[in-house]
Order: sequence, then C-alpha cells, then structure tokens
Amino acid sequence: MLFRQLMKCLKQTSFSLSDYNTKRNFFRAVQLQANIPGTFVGSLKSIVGDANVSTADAVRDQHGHDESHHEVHKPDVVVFAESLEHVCKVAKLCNDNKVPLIPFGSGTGLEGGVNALQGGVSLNMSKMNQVVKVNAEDFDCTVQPGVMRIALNAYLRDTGLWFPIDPGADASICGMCATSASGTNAVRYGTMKENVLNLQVVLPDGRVIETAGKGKRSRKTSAGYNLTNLFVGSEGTLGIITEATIKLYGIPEKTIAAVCHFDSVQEAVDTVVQIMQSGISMAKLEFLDDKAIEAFNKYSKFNMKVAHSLFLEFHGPALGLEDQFNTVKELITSNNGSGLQIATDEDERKRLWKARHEMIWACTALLPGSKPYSTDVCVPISTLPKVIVQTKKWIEEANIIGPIVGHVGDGNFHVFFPMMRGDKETYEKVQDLHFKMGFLAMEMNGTCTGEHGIGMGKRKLLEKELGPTGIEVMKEVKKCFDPNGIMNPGKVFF
Ligand SMILES: Cc1cc2c(cc1C)N(C[C@H](O)[C@H](O)[C@H](O)COP(=O)(O)OP(=O)(O)OC[C@H]1O[C@@H](n3cnc4c(N)ncnc43)[C@H](O)[C@@H]1O)c1[nH]c(=O)[nH]c(=O)c1N2
Ligand SMILES: O=C(O)C(=O)Cc1ccccc1
Ligand SMILES: [Mn+2]
Repeated sequence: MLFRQLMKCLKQTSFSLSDYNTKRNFFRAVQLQANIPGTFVGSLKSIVGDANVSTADAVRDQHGHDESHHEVHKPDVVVFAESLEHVCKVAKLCNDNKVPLIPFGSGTGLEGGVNALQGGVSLNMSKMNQVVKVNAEDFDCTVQPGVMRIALNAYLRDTGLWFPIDPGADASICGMCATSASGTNAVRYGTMKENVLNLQVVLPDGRVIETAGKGKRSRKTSAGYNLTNLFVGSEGTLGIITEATIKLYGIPEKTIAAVCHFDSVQEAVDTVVQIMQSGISMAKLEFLDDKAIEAFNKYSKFNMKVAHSLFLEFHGPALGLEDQFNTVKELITSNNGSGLQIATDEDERKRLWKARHEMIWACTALLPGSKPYSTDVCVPISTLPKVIVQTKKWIEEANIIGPIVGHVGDGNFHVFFPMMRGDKETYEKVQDLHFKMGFLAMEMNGTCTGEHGIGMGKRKLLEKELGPTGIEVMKEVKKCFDPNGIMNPGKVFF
C-alpha cells in the first residue's frame, strides 16, 4: 500500500510547492514502522493484558474509519487502555519503535481523524470512562477520556448542571476536545475552545502534563503559554488526552424553541444577521434550506413546510425571555418570514432537535448506501448571506444533491453531499465545490472548518488558509511535542 502511494507520488510530473512539501514529508513518514512485528504485539500485551489487544480484522476495520466518506485505513493493532499508566507505557513503546499511534475516542468524527493512514496502533480510550470529580459549586468537572457526552449529562442531572456543547453525535468528551467540537449550542455557550479549563495529556515519550498546571481549574489564567488550547483541536497529532476539566452551566429555567420559513435563502440569512446584530442571546440559531427540510420531513416523519427555514431556541430566566422572543418575531416578519411555530412543550422540543441532529442520516438516506461528504465553512456573520446564497447557486449549477444545514448564528454551515464510494464523477464535482466553498470562505476572512477539523479531508485547504509560513510554524510545534512523528501521522498536514 505504502509502496503504491510512493510510486503514485513519483509518477506525477508537475507539482506546486505544497505538493513538494507533501512528497518530502511523505518520505519522512515512510520511516515509521508500518507492519508491526509479532514481538511488538507481545510487548503491548504485556503492558495492557492479552484481552486489551486485538489484531482481529473486524476490530481493526471498526477502528480504521469514522462516520465520513473517507477511505478506510485499518490500524495493525487495536489497544484498549484502562489506565493512565497503560497510556504512558503504550505511547513510550510506540515512540521507541517509531510506530504510528492514533487515539480513538468514539469514531464519530467527520474528517477521517481516526483512519490509520500508515497503520500502527489505534488506542481506544473507551474503557477509561469515569467522571473523576464534579465541583458543582464552581460549575466544573473532570472526566476521563472515555466519558461520553450524553452519559455525562445524565450523571449531572441531579446537580442542576449540564455540559451544553452538543455536536449532535454522542461523542467522547476528550474526542470533542481533540476536534474542538461545537454544534447547535455554541452560539450561546461557545465551542470546546471556550469550555476547557485544563487537560491531562500523555506525550509520545510517556511524560504526563497538565496543560494549566496540576489540578488547576480557575476560570482565568495568564500563566504562560495557553497549552490547553493548543491541545484543543490538535486531533490526536500532539499527544493523548487522558483527562479533561470542563465548564458546566445551570440548566436554564425556561426554554422556548421555534421554527419559521422563508421564500428565499437571502431573506432567511438576512434575518440571522439582524438577530445577531441586535445582541439577543440566542441559544440555538439554525438554518435548513428547502432540500434539507425535504430530507428532514422524510426521515423524521415531520410535515414541515418545504421552504428555507430557521430553527431557533432561547434559554434563560422566564423574566425577559418573551421580550427577546418578540423582538426576534418582529425581525422574522420584517424579512417576510412566515409560519412561526413555537414548541414550548418539552417532548415536542426534544423531537425537533433530535431530528435536527439526525440530519446527517436524513441526508444519507437520500442516496441509500452512501457515505457523507460534509463541508464546514465558517465566516464573519455579516458575510454569511453572500456565502450561503453563492453556495446554493453553485450546488444548483452542478446539479447534485447538496442540502444545506448550518449553525448560522455563528456564521457556520455545512453542505451535505451523499457519496457512493467509487462514484468518481460525483466525487470530482463535490471536491470542486468543496474547494470553491473553502476559498470563498477564506476570501471573506473565514475558515474552511468551523468545527469538524482538518483530519485527512481538509489538509490542502489548511495550506491555503495558513500559508506556507503558518504551516511551517505549526509543523515546528508538532515536532517539539512529537519529534518522531508517531502521533496520528498524515492528519492536519500531509
Ligand atoms: C451525526 C453526527 C453529527 C455531528 C458530528 C458527527 C456525527 C456522526 N460531528 C463530529 C463529531 O461528533 C466530533 O468531531 C466529535 O468531537 C468526535 O468525537 P469522538 O470521540 O467520536 O472522536 P473520534 O474518535 O472520532 O476522534 C476524532 C479525532 O480526535 C482524536 N482523539 C480522539 N480522542 C482523543 C484523545 N483522548 N486524545 C487525543 N486525541 C483524541 C482522534 O485521533 C481523531 O483525530 C459534529 N461535530 C461538531 O463539532 N458539530 C456538529 O454539529 C457535529 N455533528
Ligand atoms: O448536523 C451537523 O451540524 C453536522 O455537523 C453534521 C452534518 C454535516 C453536514 C450535513 C449534515 C450534518
Ligand atoms: Mn455541525
């Protein structure tokens, strides 16, 4: 496999500077051990026990992909860690033997983050699943890497607190740290970047650090470099996150959810800009275009008007919440929005958001057997109407399936392209659109990824976004933490 890739690189006759870097780094990466010897597997077993090491095809296969369309790349072996000591020893063993090491949270990523591009060890963190401590009076808690978002909120329920960052999928909290996840509630509560206070991290050589200092969990710090936010979004390329201390919030006293519809994309997104510019603190502000609503109705058995729509939610003390809602209502009306419907009943609200979170499956169902290819641009809010309107035009011109959904309150949206593996013609069209969207977002001073990360799918776009010096500096940072390049090789950069 590696040989075939190498020959493909060599056969290309012309290439740009970034291609040159790709090839240069490819040569460096080849020096990592690909197919690991039996003695190495034996050493892994002596660290974590026989039952926690698997070379079975089905297990390797399950760890060689996430929920995206990206090609499956199996690791050579899967290791289940049960303790910090396991993680330290496995990391050191991989580092000493120059074997790739890929942390595995729950595999819900959308950019091929866990795919083992060069084989090696997939380190599954799901058995380290304890809530270490809840400091209810300080609104924070510390969790092990295998703690899942929904389980954490169930655990917290009696305290009246919750962790609101919600990517829709039931992901591991540390996987969410690693991708800097966000989702529907970010417009009110921020992303993982704003909600992590400290991380315990195992470095490839087996050393352990706490990014904010041992046991620290203050709301503010100006003590030295921000190592915490270096690891948030690092996608398993710098070290293994073994504990996260995160912020919690009081469960809101009152919640109002609503939907409304528009005849044009422009009017819907203009409304979003005006709501955000009016300073109203929205908890959720989501856009679904007509094609997304069609998929939504069909998959989740709703009967919503097929039109460009906004889904909204307000959180707060009962006092004042209705005033905010009324101001938003006026903005909707002044932009020709219609059919405003409120869901105050909890069951109805839950049904609405569950269906919104299942949009990825609703869109997949448009082309049975397909895998999702999703885009994820994020732009300054004032430029959002221009970017969404242009994107919709491109999708129509390309004549392909591409529903649009977005966390538009943050200027973030996705086009979902259902892809059949092996359908080259659609793949090329989709890639072209993906690049066009990424470039347009950058031109508007935005980014190619608001929340899904770079993984293996957006490496080229990252080069454009940061420029050669930016990439060079990021690679130097990586080298400082991971001099042998064992941590999730081939992700974020080529
Ligand atoms: C239906 C649906 C809907 C959405 C999404 C997915 C799906 C399936 N996502 C994407 C996804 O939920 C998000 O990327 C999660 O943060 C991934 O968490 P996992 O635990 O699954 O990490 P997963 O196992 O997929 O790993 C992701 C990356 O993190 C690394 N990693 C995992 N655990 C680590 C650890 N302990 N230490 C170091 N590195 C680690 C991996 O190596 C990999 O590079 C999303 N996201 C979003 O932000 N907003 C959204 O709206 C959605 N929506
Ligand atoms: O639902 C979301 O917000 C996601 O991030 C996943 C996704 C991506 C692309 C289209 C539909 C859903
Ligand atoms: Mn999203």
